[in-house]
Amino acid sequence: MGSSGDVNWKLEDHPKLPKGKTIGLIVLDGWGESDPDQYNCIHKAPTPAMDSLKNGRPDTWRLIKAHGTAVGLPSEDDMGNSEVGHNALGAGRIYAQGAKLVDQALASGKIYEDEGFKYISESFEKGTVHLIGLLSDGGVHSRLDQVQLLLKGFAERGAKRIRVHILTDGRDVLDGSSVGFVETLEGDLAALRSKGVDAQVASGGGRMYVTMDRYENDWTVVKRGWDAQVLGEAPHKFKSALEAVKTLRAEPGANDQYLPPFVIVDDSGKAVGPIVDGDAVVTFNFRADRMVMHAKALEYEDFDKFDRVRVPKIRYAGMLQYDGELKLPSRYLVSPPLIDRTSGEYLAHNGIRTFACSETVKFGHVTFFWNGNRSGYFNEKLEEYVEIPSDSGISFNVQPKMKALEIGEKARDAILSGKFDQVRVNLPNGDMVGHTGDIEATVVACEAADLAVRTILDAIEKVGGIYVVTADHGNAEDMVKRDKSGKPALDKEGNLQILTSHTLKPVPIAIGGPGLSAGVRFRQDIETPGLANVAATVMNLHGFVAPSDYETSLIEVVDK
Ligand SMILES: O=C(O)[C@@H](CO)OP(=O)(O)O
Ligand SMILES: [Mn+2]
Ligand SMILES: [Mn+2]
Repeated sequence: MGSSGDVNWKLEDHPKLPKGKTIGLIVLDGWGESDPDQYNCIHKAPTPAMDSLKNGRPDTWRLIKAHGTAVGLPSEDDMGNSEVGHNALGAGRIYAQGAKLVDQALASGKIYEDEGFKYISESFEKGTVHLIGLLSDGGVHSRLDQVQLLLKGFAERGAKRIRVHILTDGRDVLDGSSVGFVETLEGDLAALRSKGVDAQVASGGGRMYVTMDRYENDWTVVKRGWDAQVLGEAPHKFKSALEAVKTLRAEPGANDQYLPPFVIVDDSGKAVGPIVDGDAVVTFNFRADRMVMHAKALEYEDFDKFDRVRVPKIRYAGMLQYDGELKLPSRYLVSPPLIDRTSGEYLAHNGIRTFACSETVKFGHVTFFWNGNRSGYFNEKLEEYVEIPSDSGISFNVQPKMKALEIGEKARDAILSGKFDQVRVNLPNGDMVGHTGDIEATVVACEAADLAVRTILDAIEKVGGIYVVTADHGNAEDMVKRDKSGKPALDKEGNLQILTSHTLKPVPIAIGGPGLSAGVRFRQDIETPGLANVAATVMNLHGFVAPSDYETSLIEVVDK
């Protein structure tokens, strides 16, 4: 990482703002600003705490950008997501993110010149190359067009046998879209076969049930993927991926995010693509959080999270390196963004005592992502990170309140303890429940998050502190797909299309509390500010001037 010795970590004193105020920093996950209608769950939910920050307070409430180029994504059509959002919030600068770096490496061909590709391509002659990842064009964890280019590139460079292990999405894209993505992939694989490459899909399953768990919430999810991908074992067996997805989707209540694991078998019933000694494996997701557990299973010799049964000797590379601190995986096709000198690291060097908390499903967001994809503390004497265990094995519309109350109380206690200067939380409800597509449950989720906000604001009030309330991207504020004019878009049968994904909407930011100096207000002269402007703002509120290359602070101090 970039914590090089020659960095001057000392932050200058802010000329006007005092030090020593406790800051409550709240990130509402998946909480954007949109028109108030019946598909806006934040509007439908009673949210008195959030409303009180906005109404009648133009100087201390505003909107900021949370998607597209403002957070380092390739285009303005890219919705925001937690990784890029928290990276920007914590790092205070905009970095070209994984999606864009992979695009560039593919376009220039550099991806095939670097060590990672050379390493895996050693297996092309005698072994099979397996590609594992999320099959959609969501652009949050992976993108289908990148997979298509990789398949072509591998075949042109000598891959003789290719197996693809797919994870269906339905979370960053519409539920049901898996079928179309599989059709596209099957078309590409058929084209490769016509050129003499033995290429097919070998296994699959829904992303939330197979492989893509995160932050060690539920290892059985990773195990299901291992069994299908490596051992060639799954409860469902099909002759083709298209048949698999179509059949499994026809089950009552089926959903792309949660399709059960399946393997593709040949006429004799044998799995067509288990991973064996001498093979190469590429995980093609560029995003880190939901690949780290899987990468550990693929790479670590000592591994005790589940019984792997058989551990093939493979050449493994990630699309990116997913954890810079753990150097995991050790081989990768594209170098990840080098996010250095994050606000967390600066503040630790300047004596700021930080408490960070969320529940498991978002814990790494306010720690790992916030700190530039770095796990662990900068200074364990000054920092405390608390993870509240999430419910596991359920879809969050069943428990939409999640652990909001507990997070609120932990933050309250940390604020009242006087032991911390910054108390930072992520409240996951709007996002995690929004992803289920269950509108009623999402309304309950938003109310629960708002109650937690209230608890934290009350504690800040008691200690004379400052609050900063914002969000990482939209989700719960818009739950339907819309046409160009903004009206709900209906499918061919005339049904509403429920939007489970994030959105392109801006997010609110509010500052206030008894510790906020008179005369502090949001500047109006910054052109399209975004999440990356928050870090400098928070540094100011701690009484420091931000480093000069940080995106500018959102606030100014006028004489009162
Ligand atoms: O659940 C996730 O992995 C993503 C959506 O794919 O959501 P978020 O970016 O909010 O973590
Ligand atoms: Mn998020
Ligand atoms: Mn999300």
